[in-house]
Amino acid sequence: MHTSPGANQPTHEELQQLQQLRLDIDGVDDEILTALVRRLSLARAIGEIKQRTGQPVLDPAREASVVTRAAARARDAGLPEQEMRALYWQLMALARRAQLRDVTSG
Ligand SMILES: O=C(O)C(=O)C[C@]1(C(=O)O)C=C[C@@H](O)C=C1
Repeated sequence: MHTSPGANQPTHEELQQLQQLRLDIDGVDDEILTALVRRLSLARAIGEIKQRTGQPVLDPAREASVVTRAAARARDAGLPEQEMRALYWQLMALARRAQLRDVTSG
């Protein structure tokens, strides 16, 4: 960690607080992971229907709508819109790769 000159050493209470906050972050990260697993599982179910019905994995209109919705909700929650857009493009790229893996593996 970076200590700036003149910064006070953390007190015992502050160190304990820091430790608790990090445990809380671990808990949130677990929730995010669970949600990601669920999102991927839903995307793979969509992928199966697409494969059966001969539709392409990539649906640019749907992706634009997912990103627009996420960005609006992020803005309402006071989160940085651009970063949230980038995050959602990544999430959908992940979903597409999972769908493609399913297609190519049988
Ligand atoms: O909604 C779909 O058609 C999906 O396949 C899911 C999803 C997504 O991850 O949200 C993934 C790929 C598509 O390009 C669009 C959206």
